[in-house]
Amino acid sequence: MLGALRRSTASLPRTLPTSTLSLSTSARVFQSSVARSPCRQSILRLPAANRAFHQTVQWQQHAVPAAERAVVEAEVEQEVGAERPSSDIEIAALGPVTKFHELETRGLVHPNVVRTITKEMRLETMTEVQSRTINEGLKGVDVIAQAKTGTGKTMAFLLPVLQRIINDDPSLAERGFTGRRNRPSAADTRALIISPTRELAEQIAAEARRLTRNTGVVVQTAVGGTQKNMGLRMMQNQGVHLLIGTPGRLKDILSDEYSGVQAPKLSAMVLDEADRLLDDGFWPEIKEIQRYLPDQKERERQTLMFSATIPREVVQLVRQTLKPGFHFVKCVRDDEEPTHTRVPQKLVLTGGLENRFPTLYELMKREVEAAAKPGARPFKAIVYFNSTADVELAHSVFRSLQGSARRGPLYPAQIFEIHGKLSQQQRTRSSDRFREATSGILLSSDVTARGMDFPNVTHVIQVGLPTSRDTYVHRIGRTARAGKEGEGWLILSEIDRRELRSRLRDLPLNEDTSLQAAKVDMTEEGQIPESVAQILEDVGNAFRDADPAELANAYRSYIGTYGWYPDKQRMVDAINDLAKFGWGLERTPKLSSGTAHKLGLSRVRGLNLGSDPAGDYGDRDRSSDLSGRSSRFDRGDRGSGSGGRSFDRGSSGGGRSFDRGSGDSGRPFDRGSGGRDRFSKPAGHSRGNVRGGFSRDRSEGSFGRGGDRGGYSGRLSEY
Ligand SMILES: Nc1ncnc2c1ncn2[C@@H]1O[C@H](COP(=O)(O)OP(=O)(O)OP(=O)(O)O)[C@@H](O)[C@H]1O
Repeated sequence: MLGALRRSTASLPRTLPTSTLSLSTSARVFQSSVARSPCRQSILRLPAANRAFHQTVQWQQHAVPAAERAVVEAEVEQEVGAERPSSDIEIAALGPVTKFHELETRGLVHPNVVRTITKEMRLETMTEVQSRTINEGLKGVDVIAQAKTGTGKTMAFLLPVLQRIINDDPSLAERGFTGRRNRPSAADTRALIISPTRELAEQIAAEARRLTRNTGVVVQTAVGGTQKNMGLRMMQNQGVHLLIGTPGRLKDILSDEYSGVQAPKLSAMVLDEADRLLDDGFWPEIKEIQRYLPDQKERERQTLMFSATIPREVVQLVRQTLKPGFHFVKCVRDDEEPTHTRVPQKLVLTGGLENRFPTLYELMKREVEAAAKPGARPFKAIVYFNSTADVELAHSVFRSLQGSARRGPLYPAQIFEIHGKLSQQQRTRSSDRFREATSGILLSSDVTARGMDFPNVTHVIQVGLPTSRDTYVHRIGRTARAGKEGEGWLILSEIDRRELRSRLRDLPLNEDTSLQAAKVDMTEEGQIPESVAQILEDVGNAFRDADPAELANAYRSYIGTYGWYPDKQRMVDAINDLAKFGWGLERTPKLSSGTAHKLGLSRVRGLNLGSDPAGDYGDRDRSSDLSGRSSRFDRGDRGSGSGGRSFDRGSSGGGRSFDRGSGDSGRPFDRGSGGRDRFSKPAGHSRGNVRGGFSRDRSEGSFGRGGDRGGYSGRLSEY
């Protein structure tokens, strides 16, 4: 290797003093070409005269001041052409391949594979990340690639891995196997692909099976939540060349000496969603898996890592996992938004937490209506919540809102849920049905946030502050994939405001104030439009039907989710408002004293502390009949006349009353005995006691609130 090392500033942050660098001429040429490139590349394209040399880029992390600790620097290394593999010579001589069919004409990938891509999968032109990584991956070097969501990273790693398997054993390029000797075995795993979630592993496997269908390569999956023995039997009977799985199950299988699954000839390993796999949660398992793989000193192995987000914190681990001289294909510039510019991203700020579900419902109804117009795309949305308990509650509420009638208010959208508490079979069913649905709403935890490729998702709606900026980016990435359009919505409440700027910095969020349910102060009196009153009423009814255990779980999960909030009293007040004014609970669900202590809430007022939280789901009312039949909440039409009715969500006991009107012409609404069928739309409200109520304003045009809770007209540039 003739390694005349040169440095390029291409990857350096602007803050690093350039005076520390000495640039060679070729590096300067590269630097200016990088500046022009739409996708900043760390794979160098030298002038034509230099193309006889193989070019690699080594990324190193330098010790720099704290703020710049994880700075990555490019180093250019040139090698003598004579030592290059033929694929390298081909690429160096003709420039990078950008069309799939060229992989065949240049002899880089077996025709059986290329034809599957072009004829059966009907892919013609490579995406940016595909072109960069397939060209480099075929050379056999290690690659870490960062590119935006939905840009075809799966194919970008599957293709080099498959060709590598075929290079090692050319007989595998043909379908079927030739005689007993070549019969696939479970001990012949040639490549391993690791994914953080089961659904993603299955999705990658489905694409791998499509890609390999005209070859002899056998693809198997090993994911948690499925019967290990059944999976093992499949591997033992059919053999395995390409094994795709989640870390836990892969570790389980590889460490089990009786499983028969071995990988002595392993030549490739892929970490998809690499940053997630390298974080604290998965890294120990990844390390453990590597213990069961052949020593890299004895058997050459290529490692590929892919993600839409590669935070600097993980670069150190990347360096530990990849061979020196690895390529960093970075298709997202540091100063560029990590989301697609074609995705408008809207922020809705609601007053209280209790406004969120009504706001979400209003948004969905509106978008379903818009989708019914001629020429519009069917409404297909994924709604992300921050806890499983919230997903479960949302599922109950929206199923109830949809009702049993064939055409519910969200028709034709079907409602699905997916989260970690479901069995794997249920998860797979939800995911498959949503994938196939023309119009649907998938209520989801973060199990689908990364990598999932559901077709034609028009909306991604995030309810509550995502745990990190990267989580936001991956969630939003479920729409606008493969060049399509989509939109993102983020529904936050006032309590999220202080963290918004630091957690979601620099994102192109624009405040949207068109949803009226967001602004209604559900704890105060005020005039509200008829349509909004209807939304609140419908959602209130749906909460009344929810399983009390679900409400209690959701309550506790909110307390946990908002653990970051510094003003604990304010946090508990906000969550209690949600329970009382959003869900109609008079008494909040119990929280164990131990949990309260652990969360630093011992001195906080308003908690319903008890030693047995499981035994108390909180009261909707003074009555314990949560079905509403004998509840003291009465939303029913106790009278029969026309005009407004009052809307009383309880009025005594420890809870705040919430009387939505008892005005002159009104009749009381009571959540109990009336039952839903007796509950008709009031024309006007007047308030009852404590924190008042609100009344409907039939004018629809504007609505007043009993008290302005601050308003949210602030410019988003401040986030
Ligand atoms: N060259 C291509 N031309 C057109 N469509 C493509 C191409 N390559 C892949 N696709 C399609 O683009 C979609 C997204 O691909 P994929 O799921 O691999 O994206 P990704 O970059 O891995 O996304 P994420 O970051 O969310 O994991 C898939 O439906 C895939 O079939």
